[in-house]
Amino acid sequence: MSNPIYLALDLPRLDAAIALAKKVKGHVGGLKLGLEFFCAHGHHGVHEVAKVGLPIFLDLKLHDIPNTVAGAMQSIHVLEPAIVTIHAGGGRAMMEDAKAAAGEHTKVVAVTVLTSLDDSDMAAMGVGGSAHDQALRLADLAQEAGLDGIVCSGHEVGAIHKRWKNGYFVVPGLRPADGKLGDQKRAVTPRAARDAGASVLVIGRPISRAEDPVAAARAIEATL
Ligand SMILES: O=c1ccn([C@@H]2O[C@H](COP(=O)(O)O)[C@@H](O)[C@H]2O)c(=O)[nH]1
Repeated sequence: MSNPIYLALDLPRLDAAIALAKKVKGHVGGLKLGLEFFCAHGHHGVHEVAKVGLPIFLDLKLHDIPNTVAGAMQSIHVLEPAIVTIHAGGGRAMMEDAKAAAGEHTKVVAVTVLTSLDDSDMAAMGVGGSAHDQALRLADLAQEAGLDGIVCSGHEVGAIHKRWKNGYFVVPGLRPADGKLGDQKRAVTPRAARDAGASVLVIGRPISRAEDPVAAARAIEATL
């Protein structure tokens, strides 16, 4: 089985991101480039990181009207990402148009409920029920829209997996048992997420901010 860990390269400097990717290359299965990276380095940065030789996950979390999101998907076609994120909250038509505009080899996955949100955030936003309920509702919508899968926390991936047998499930918000949560509110361990059915384990700060990133990546890999 291939390594399910995608390292989140949330670093402001391109040279530092590439150096980290090269260091941990043997212990991760792919590299995730998010908003911070893409806003700073754009297409050029993605091309440079792709030279490291691992699959690229563009975590852009696109969320706009269908026509605009489809246009953005077409604009990133040339980068040949393995995975791209959009927000399920953009609605069914937006998700359908995003998938139709994506490259043949790109998995389009929809963020359900960010792992930095919990039940009290749902109530504050006027969303009925728990974060778990909302994640399941949005996962159903993403499946109906014909997406490849969703992004959710390790708390709901098991329940979503039961309803969507061949879905592709990206799980961020992962922390080793003794890890610092930071802004993550629905965290689980990488092993728990994998056992519950995650296809991809997104891990950032537990590796990128570790004193020894290689040792941290190796230790996480050994738990899987
Ligand atoms: O719900 C979500 C969706 C995306 N993310 C992204 O994953 C990484 C997590 O980084 P850590 O440092 O391991 O917390 C980060 O790039 C987020 O943008 C998420 O955390 N939750």
